Amino acid sequence: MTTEAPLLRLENISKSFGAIQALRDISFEIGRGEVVALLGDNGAGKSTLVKIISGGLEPSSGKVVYDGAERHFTSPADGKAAGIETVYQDLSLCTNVDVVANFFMGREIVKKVFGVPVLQEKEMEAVVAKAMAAAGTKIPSLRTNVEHLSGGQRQAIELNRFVHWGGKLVLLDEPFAALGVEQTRRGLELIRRIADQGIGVVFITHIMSQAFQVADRMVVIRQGKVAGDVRREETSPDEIVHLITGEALGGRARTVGQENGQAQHAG
Ligand SMILES: Nc1ncnc2c1ncn2[C@@H]1O[C@H](COP(=O)(O)OP(=O)(O)OP(=O)(O)O)[C@@H](O)[C@H]1O
Repeated sequence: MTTEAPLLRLENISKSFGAIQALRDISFEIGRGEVVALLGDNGAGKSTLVKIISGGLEPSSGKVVYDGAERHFTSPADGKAAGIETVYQDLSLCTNVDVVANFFMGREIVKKVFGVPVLQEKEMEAVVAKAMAAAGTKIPSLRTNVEHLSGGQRQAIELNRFVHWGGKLVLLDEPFAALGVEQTRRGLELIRRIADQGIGVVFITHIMSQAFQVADRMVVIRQGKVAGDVRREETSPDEIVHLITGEALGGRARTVGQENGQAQHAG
């Protein structure tokens, strides 16, 4: 991480759905090249928070400062244009066309030959091959239709495409829920590689070992509030469990607020 301004800063974000207050005064930062695991029980508010970051939902109050300026995204397209995207396992890929076509969807390289636009297939394939190799992603043939690829391969294509087209902050909501052990391991490695290129990564997970394998920091949301914001090397699975549940941990559980002297009960 560098000393420059964080990639994203959330300041006192709150979100209500009618009488339900899903988020209350959420503040934290995500640095460039930082992997932040977002943890919390069912209904804690994680998905709502990720949607606010991506532009899928507008906060009821609070401030989103991204890449040096306050932002008011009103749709995921706004977030995407700014380089923020939620990557799903395969929802944004077209399964009936090949990897190259998916990578370039809407951005194809076309040259006019005798006045007729011609797709530059070889050139596009070379670009995709280079991007995949840089990320260590191996796909047997880039000319394979996506429908024949595994969930892990599809996810890697989406992530590599995101990075290639200038993405800066990627959001992953339970990215490995449908993947096997080996694919998950590769997915975690890919997250690290992406972050090492300066991209911010936020990923929601219920699986503690995944958070400890790849996250630089863990932000725990409990009942719509930040219950803890801890660096991986300064915490433990026990502490995270207690931050998630709010049960006392013999004085070991630190909650946000205690660090600057404010007493705050974990519960
Ligand atoms: N569109 C909505 N309308 C009304 N209430 C909502 C809406 N979206 C979320 N909520 C409520 O906001 C709270 C937070 O939900 P959210 O889905 O963000 O939690 P979560 O931490 O992602 O949970 P999970 O791990 O189960 O996905 C819950 O009480 C949920 O019922």
